[in-house]
Amino acid sequence: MYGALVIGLAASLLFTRLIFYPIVIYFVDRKGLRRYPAMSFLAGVTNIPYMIQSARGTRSKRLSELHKKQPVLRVGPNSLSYGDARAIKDIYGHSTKCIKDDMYDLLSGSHFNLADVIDKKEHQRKRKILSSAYALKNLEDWEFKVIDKVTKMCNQFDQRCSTTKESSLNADANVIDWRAWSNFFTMDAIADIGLNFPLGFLEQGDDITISESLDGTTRLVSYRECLHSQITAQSHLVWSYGWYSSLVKWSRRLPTRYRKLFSVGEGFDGIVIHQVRKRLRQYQKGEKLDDFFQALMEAKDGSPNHLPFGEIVAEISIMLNAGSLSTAVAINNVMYMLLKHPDVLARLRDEVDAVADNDEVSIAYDKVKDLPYLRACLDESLRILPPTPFNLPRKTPSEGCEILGQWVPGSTTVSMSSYVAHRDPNVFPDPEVFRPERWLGEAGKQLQPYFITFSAGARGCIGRNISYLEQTTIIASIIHRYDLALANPEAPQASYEHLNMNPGPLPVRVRLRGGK
Ligand code: HEM
Repeated sequence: MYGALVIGLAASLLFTRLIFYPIVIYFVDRKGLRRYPAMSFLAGVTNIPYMIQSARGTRSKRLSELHKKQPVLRVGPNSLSYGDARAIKDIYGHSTKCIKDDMYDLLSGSHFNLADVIDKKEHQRKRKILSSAYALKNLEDWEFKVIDKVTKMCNQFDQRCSTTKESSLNADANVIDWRAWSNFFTMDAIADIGLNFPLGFLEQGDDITISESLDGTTRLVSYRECLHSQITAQSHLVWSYGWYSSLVKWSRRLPTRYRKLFSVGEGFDGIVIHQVRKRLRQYQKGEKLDDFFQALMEAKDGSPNHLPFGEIVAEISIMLNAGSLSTAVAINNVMYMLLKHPDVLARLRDEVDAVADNDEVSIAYDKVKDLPYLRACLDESLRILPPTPFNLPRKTPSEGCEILGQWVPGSTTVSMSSYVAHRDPNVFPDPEVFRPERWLGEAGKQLQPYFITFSAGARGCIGRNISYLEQTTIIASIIHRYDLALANPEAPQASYEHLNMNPGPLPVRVRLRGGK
């Protein structure tokens, strides 16, 4: 009898918390958010529709469709999504009063890193320490590390593709998975820039590496599988906000898909721990190496930054994560776009050939960094297929603020997806057309404030210069050395959106260009 009473009480508590209370809040509408059209039936009452869209992996595409009709959409009980690119300044610009919303807190570990810290002062402190590590000047010092990875990738491609002039681009033996190789390239490059040892994936031809638990036990894992599993699980569940911690706890206990995803995802934390411990031992022995880790530990004048171990792990984790993932997607996508648009590829190749020697394998950054058409191709691909397309959520200040000339109440989540912003036809006419020319000259400069692939303002990407260094050198060098073609020209590039866009394999045929 007591059992039935307890079950009844628990059921009515759940009903009240999950259904009754949200409906009451919806109708009381203290913030006046009901005036905004909802993304779907129930989106004003619960975050579940947004979670479902996220789990489908097509969230930004769906929002882009909906925003064609509505500049502002209610995507959750306390959450607004914007579709008019003029809102960028209000939400993300340097003078915005908005801060990162609670999602970042939920995804942070024991210590905040530069990307998930919310508090403005704490962010400034971290950004000051890290800006010397990410500074443009360091790019010159680190260029040789990237060039080394380009050479390693070309060595692998040379072995895999036919060297005879007559060989055809139809030979199956010449097929490589461009998606995987671009990722091996970025993972090796960022580990070398950051920690002074490449992971060796370009030489191995796979991404198997050591993951170490806190007690020192080690095992072999796939870097990409671990990272993507972790982000996939987070990207489905985090939009439940207040329920997130409980959902993670329960999904780890019950035999759900998320149990597997989280457990595989832990392998990534172990990769970071292994790399940090290895590098820390070198540092403690007094070895001064030229890498990001050194800049993290000491200011330029040699004074120590006194970061706790947890904060070092957090910063190296975001560097290995953000530093490898999005750039690989960018390199994958631009190659796909070039192969789909042979006229663009031909024009780009002429531009690169004009500055590179015939037999140059890895083209020096200095030669290609200012090529306007190359940069236009990269930016057009980053516009049409931004690697980080999700609505980066920001919270309005407690007193509220104006967005698009309309007052939005305090502590409301506001956001805009770069995928959506880059399809605003008032800024980017024919938004679905891949047209690098739009970025050239004065007209191209006018587009920059609406280009938010790297976000904008004080929370904009600190690694974009490293990313352009990698994208520019690899694309210029590869198209200069090889003829390439899509192995399945009719197949669209499959992509699943978690927090990043995650394209599937991209089989590409490679052949040394005639006469080499
Ligand atoms: C094409 C490549 C890249 C894209 C599309 C990209 C995109 C972004 C975006 C959209 C943000 C804002 C995130 C938010 O507000 O939640 C961001 C921040 C950040 N990115 Fe990148 N990123 C790229 C490459 C890199 C690289 C190579 C690194 C490191 C080497 C890096 C490190 C970071 C860090 C540390 C932040 C946080 C900055 C802050 O809040 O002060 N990113 N990035």
